[in-house]
Parts: sequence; C-alpha cells; structure tokens
Amino acid sequence: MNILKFGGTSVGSAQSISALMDILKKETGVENPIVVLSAMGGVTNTLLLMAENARSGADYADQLKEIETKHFEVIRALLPAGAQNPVLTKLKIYFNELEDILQSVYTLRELSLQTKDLILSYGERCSNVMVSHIARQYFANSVYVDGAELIKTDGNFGQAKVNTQLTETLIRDFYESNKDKLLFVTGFISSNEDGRVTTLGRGGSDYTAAIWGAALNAEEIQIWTDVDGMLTADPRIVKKAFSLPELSYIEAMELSYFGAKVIYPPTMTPAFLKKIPIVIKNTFNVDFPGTYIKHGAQASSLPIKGISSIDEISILNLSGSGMVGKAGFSGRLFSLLSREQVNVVLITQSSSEHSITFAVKPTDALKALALISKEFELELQARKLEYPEVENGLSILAIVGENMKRTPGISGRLFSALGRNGVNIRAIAQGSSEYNISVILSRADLSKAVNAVHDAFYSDLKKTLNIFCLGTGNIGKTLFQQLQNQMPFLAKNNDLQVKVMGVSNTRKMYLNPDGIDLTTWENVLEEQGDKADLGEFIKQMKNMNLANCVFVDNTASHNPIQFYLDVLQSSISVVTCNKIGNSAEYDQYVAFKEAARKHGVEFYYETNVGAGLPIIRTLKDLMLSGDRIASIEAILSGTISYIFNNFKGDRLFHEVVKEAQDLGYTEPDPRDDLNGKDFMRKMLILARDAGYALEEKDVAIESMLPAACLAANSVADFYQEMEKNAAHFENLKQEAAKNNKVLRYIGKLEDGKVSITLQMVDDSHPFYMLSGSDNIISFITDRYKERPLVVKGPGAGAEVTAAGVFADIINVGKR
Ligand SMILES: NC(=O)C1=CN([C@@H]2O[C@H](COP(=O)(O)OP(=O)(O)OC[C@H]3O[C@@H](n4cnc5c(N)ncnc54)[C@H](O)[C@@H]3O)[C@@H](O)[C@H]2O)C=CC1
Ligand SMILES: N[C@@H](CC=O)C(=O)O
Ligand code: NA
Repeated sequence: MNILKFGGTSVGSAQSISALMDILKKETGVENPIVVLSAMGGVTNTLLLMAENARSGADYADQLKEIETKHFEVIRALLPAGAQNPVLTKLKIYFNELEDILQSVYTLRELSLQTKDLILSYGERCSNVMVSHIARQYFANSVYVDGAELIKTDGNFGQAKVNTQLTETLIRDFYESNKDKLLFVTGFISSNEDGRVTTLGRGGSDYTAAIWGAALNAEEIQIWTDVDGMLTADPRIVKKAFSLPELSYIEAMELSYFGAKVIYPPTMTPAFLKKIPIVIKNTFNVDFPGTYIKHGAQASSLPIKGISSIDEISILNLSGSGMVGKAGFSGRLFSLLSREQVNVVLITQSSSEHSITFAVKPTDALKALALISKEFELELQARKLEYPEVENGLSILAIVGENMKRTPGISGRLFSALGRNGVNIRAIAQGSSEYNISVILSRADLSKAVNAVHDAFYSDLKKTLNIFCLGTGNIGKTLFQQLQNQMPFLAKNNDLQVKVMGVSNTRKMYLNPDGIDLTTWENVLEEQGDKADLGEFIKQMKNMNLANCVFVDNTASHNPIQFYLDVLQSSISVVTCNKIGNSAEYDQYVAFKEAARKHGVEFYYETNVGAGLPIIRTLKDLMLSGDRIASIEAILSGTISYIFNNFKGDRLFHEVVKEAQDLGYTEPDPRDDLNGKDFMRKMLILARDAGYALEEKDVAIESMLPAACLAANSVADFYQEMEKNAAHFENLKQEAAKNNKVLRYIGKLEDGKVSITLQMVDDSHPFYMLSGSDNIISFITDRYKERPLVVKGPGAGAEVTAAGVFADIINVGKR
C-alpha cells in the first residue's frame, strides 16, 4: 500500500484537483492508497494573517470571505449542482466556527499558540472535506478522516512532538476497520492528550504522510508537489538546475534542511527507520519519474548532489582571551541557546580557540545577544570576552552529497568558483560527516554564488556566459548576428551558452535578467529600452550580480573606459575592441591588467590590433614563454592598406577613402585612420605588451596627409580637403609607380622606439604583396631571428572584427 501526499498547489485549483483525480485513478487498484492532503495553496498563510489581524484589532472579514470563495468556486466547478449542497453546508459550518474563534481573538486581543494551531487546522480540514466529496464521483468509498485524532503529540503547540507508539497503534486500528475505503487524511494537524489540536510545524503534511507510512509499513510514500522532484539547486536561482533521480535519506535531509523546500526534513526519520522509499513527484508532469529517496541509493557520478541555501541568516562572533583553554565554554554557550530555543544553524571555531562564530535566524539574533550578555556578564565586564556583535544581511550556501567523502578537491572547487566570481566568504563549516560544506556569504552575492558553484560542479553541463554589450553599430550588430548563428553549435559542441543580458548604444539601453532574444533585440531595445545612461547601465549590471559575467565594449567612445576598473574590480571580465583604453596613459593600461589579475577575471582586447588576426595572443604567448621581442615591423591600418591597394589608374584618392569607409574598414571617424592615430594606438599597445612603458608622445608619426586635410574640422570637410588636394596623392602614386614601387604605411618598434612612416617599397620587400584590407606583422625575437614570425590577413571589417570579439568572449568562457 502506498501513501500519496498532495501539497498546497496540487489542491490549489479546480484544474489541479482534476489532475489529482487522474493520478488517483491510476493508483487505486486491489489496494487503495491513503491520501494525505495539505490546505489549498495560500490558505495557511491567509489563516495566519487573519489570526494576526484579529489579535491586533484589524479587519479579517475580507480574508475569510476570500478563503470561502476559493473553496466554493472549486466545488461549483467540479461537482454537479445536485451534489454540491452537503459539502457547501459542511464547509459553511467550518467557516462559521472559524469566524467565532477569530471573533474571540479579536475581542481579547490575544492569540495563544494553542488558538493559532486551532485556526490553522481549518485549512487542512476544509481541503480534505472538499476533495473527498469531489472524489466520490469516481470512488464511491471516499471518506474524510480527521488526522488530528489519530496523531497524538505533546502540548508543544506549533511544533508538537509525536507520541510514536500511541499514534502508530491508533492509525493501525483505524486502518484495520477502514481498509476497504479510500481515505483522505488531513495533513499537518494532530492533537495532544487533552484532545486539543496541535500542529507538526510548517510543511508538516509531509510528516503526516511519513507517520502513516511508517505505522502501516507502506511500500512507498509519494510526495506530490509542483516541481520535478529534488533539484540540484533552487530553480528560481539556477535556471539550469536539474532533477536528481536518487538520493540517500541523509542527502535529502541535508538538502531540505537548508532551503530546498521540497520536503519537510522530519519526514525523513520515520521513513528512514522503516526503510520506506520516499518518491517526490510532480502533479503537473505526471510522467516524469521524479526523485527517489531510499536506502542504498545508487552512487552517482556527480561529485555533489546539490546546492542548498538559507536566504537570511545572522552571525554572532564571540571572541576573547577568556575562552582559550576553557573547557566547557562552548558547552555553556550552546546549552544556553538550546535551553532558550535559539536554533543554531552553523558553528565554526578557530583552532586557537580564540573565537567562536555561530549563525542563527535573524529573528533569533537579538535574543541570542541578550542571552549571551546576561550569561557572560562577568567575563564581558572583565574584558575577557569582547562584546559580541550581530552581523546581518548574510546567507548560507551549502554543497551536499555523500560522494564528497571519497573525493578530494571538492572544497577547492567550491572556493575557487566563489573566489573567481568575487564572492567573499565570511565563515566556513564542514561537518565531520563530510556530507555538507557550508559557507556564509553576503546575501547580495547569494544568487551569483549558487550559479557559479552549480557551474563549477556540473561543468559537464552547459556553462552560461552572461554578457552586457555597449555599442550596436557596425561591430556590435555583426557580433549579435554571429552569436545568434553560432549558439546551437556552441551548445552542442562546447556546452556553452552565451546570453546577452544587457545592451546599450548612445540613445537607449535595455537589460533583462532573463536574457535578450537575439532575433528581436533591435525592436526590443527601441521599444522597451530606457534612455541610455552608462553609469546606470553599469550599476544595473553589477546589481544583477551574475556569475560568469562579461562586459563587452564595442564602441569607439572615451566614456566606457572610465568604468573598466570598477567593472573588473566587481569580478566582471572585460572584452573590448575599443582601443582608447589601452592606448591612453600607460598607468591606466597597467591598472586594467592588475585589476583583472587581482580579481581573477579576464581583460581581452585581441581586436585592438589587426581586428580578428591573432596578434595580441601571439605576442602574449611569446612573452609568456620567455621570448624577447627584438623588433616589430607592421602594417596595421586596414583602411590605409585598402586605400593603397586600390588607389590605382585614374581613381581619385578621396573616392577610395569613401569606399573603405563604406566597406566598414574605417573608424567611425575616418580621420582617425588617415591621420595615423589609429595606427599609433595599435603600435603603442603592441609596444606595451612587448614590455615597453611608452606613452603616445613617444610614437613618431610621419603624416601622409597634407596640412589642410589634417586641419579639417568635420568629416565632410575632410573629404572636401582630400578632393582639393588630389594632386598631392596623385604625385605620391606616380612617384611610386615610376620606380616600380608601392606605397606602404609602416610601423616599427625597434630598441624601444616606435615610429610610423610612409614608405615606397619594391618587390624585394616582404610587405610589397598585399591586397584588400590586409594587415601584416613581422616579429623578430630571440627565437625567431633568422626568419621572422609573420601574421598576415584582412585586418579590418565588421565580420573579422566581430569574430575576434566573439573569440575573446568564448575564451573567457573557457577559463
Ligand atoms: N571596423 C573595424 O574593422 C574595426 C573596429 N574596431 C573598433 O570597433 C569599435 C566600434 O566600431 P564600429 O562598430 O565601426 O562603430 P560604430 O560607430 O558603427 O558603432 C559604435 C556604437 O557605439 C555606441 N556608443 C558610443 N558611445 C557609447 C556609449 N557611451 N555608451 C553606449 N554606446 C555607445 C554607438 O551608439 C554605436 O552604436 C571602435 O572602437 C573601433 O575602433 C576594432 C577593430 C576593427
Ligand atoms: N579602422 C581600423 C580597423 C581596425 O582596427 C583599420 O582601418 O585598421
Ligand atoms: Na587581433
């Protein structure tokens, strides 16, 4: 025989009760199951609220009406008109009783725990009366059972302790004479010796099911809820949390003790003692196998079973010389707290015995403080103890699993995942059972931490990168297109998901914690976006506090640069194609790198030089492996390269410049290319990466433009001036052609000096043969000195640049 317990959501509406009936049709056969029901979803909370309202003299009539309507609507929806009256009458009697009790509370302005239990009991009574009547349409032998009469407890109202022996006898006797019926038993409620209603603690309906299961040696106890069993983490926090097929009782206990509200922890004990499996199933996804909690649960390959957490916790720290070597000190402390019903959630003690830190619920913190101040008054006065302080705003995160016992490196993985994501740990505890490692951290970091730890332990599963992008121009737009096309491949082959969580241009910004759909981002940004505000964008990004976060700068603007440090210091990686940051003051360039290193995140800027060509990476690898750069010679302006490769025959110079601009090779302002500034930035970044602390003024630039072009104060002006100075460019071209040479704008780093010069080279020069927007770079190093290491290829354009940014993002994910 099975026990089937249905929680609040499973009896919460006409629809879910119909689903419940379908489940019962499958489960009834030779032997009837025993059905245990909670109150309708939300009703217990409303009852509590009404009780509190009555006590404080506030109105509760509307809430009473609300509960009544909730039940009556279900009855009208699920029972034919002729069958409604008896059950409506029965419920009406309950509601009248409830009203009388609330009236007394209201009059006396007094609410004892005993009265509270009585008020709460109506939730389960009403739902069971209602559902057992509805069930009669399909199961003629359905009966309502007041479970309070059969579960006997002490008088600890609100959290009563069960008299197991007496209870089991009562249940067995009752069952013997009612075997042929389909029993609907009220969960959660019980009664004391005097027959007063007591309750088994919030979530106690699970416990009722386990008590009945143990008394009757059930085959299994099924807990029907609204999730697919026990998950690896709270799915509201971790989108990728998944359901666990099997758990041991201890694992389930550890997981549910901390946060995972799927099952009420005391439920485990009766089931564990009688070795009865508990199955957690989803009423709304009946075919899903759910989670089995049982003896000899199969060892799984997962290093940990799950991550659970307590949202709000406070800690108290007790320290002082008076504690050192004092036997019985902690005994005194903790028996005091236990005597006064302060539940201690976690304890850590330093090996010097100089301090004890313990965690309690925030509602208990001040009480604990007061108790300690009184108990240790003398020690505090004599300064042998420091006056303890309460620290609030904290959470506990715990990883749980029996496999931890046999696997070294688990805590390393936990702490490095937290460290990499900038999560500061306030205290740590590992039970000697090694089933659980708990850490205390700031509440603001909890969601990020749980996600980071989930990724770290289930890394064979998909890892998510959360990206926030500035710039929706040439490069930004192309990047989104590439991301969208490549997403399925990455998910399939690299277990990586890249989610765009925020986007901004100069006009609008849009952030969405669920991610932004890349098929509609342009419309969404336009229609749902707020007015752009870079500071606000960064603030909201930081507030989301996501794990594996990347800030992507696809602008050509100075404004984002001032935020890089703050972003890196917030443990968010930066990927940028914007060269302004790295080519401004040397100290700033160094500060970015140091911040990234210190905070364990990445600062990637491959596209700062040669767009997607692997130049920065190559140089970095040379340096890391101990090579030394003797000299660099390079063509690094894709725009100028394109111009010289296409400025032929009778073509006009300014027309070719326009063509380069239309092809997306130039900077947003093409003057930055032609005046050598863009090239200068690239050379400066290369020189710095090669180990030289140079500034902009150290780069000698030979201009290829006549003074009037350089002086143009708008892009339109600039084109006009180039047109007016056509003869200057024509002369350059003809002179080169006359000598069988080509024009090349070449950068050089040698002996720590950087120059950029306009040259005419013949076919003996390695830079002679270039086409399109080609860049070329030749490194002479200690190891590559006979023949240089050369990288060559298209060095400008939206596709190759966006691809370089994309690769940088993926490389953050690989770490
Ligand atoms: N075109 C190319 O081949 C290469 C370009 N790059 C770099 O790519 C970057 C972007 O170039 P394009 O896409 O061509 O420029 P673009 O002018 O087409 O787009 C720039 C975008 O940045 C946005 N923006 C500017 N300031 C902003 C701010 N403060 N906050 C938010 N958004 C802001 C603009 O609204 C625009 O959407 C530049 O830094 C460029 O140097 C790097 C390598 C190669
Ligand atoms: N405008 C740049 C693009 C790459 O950085 C160029 O022309 O090289
Ligand atoms: Na590059």
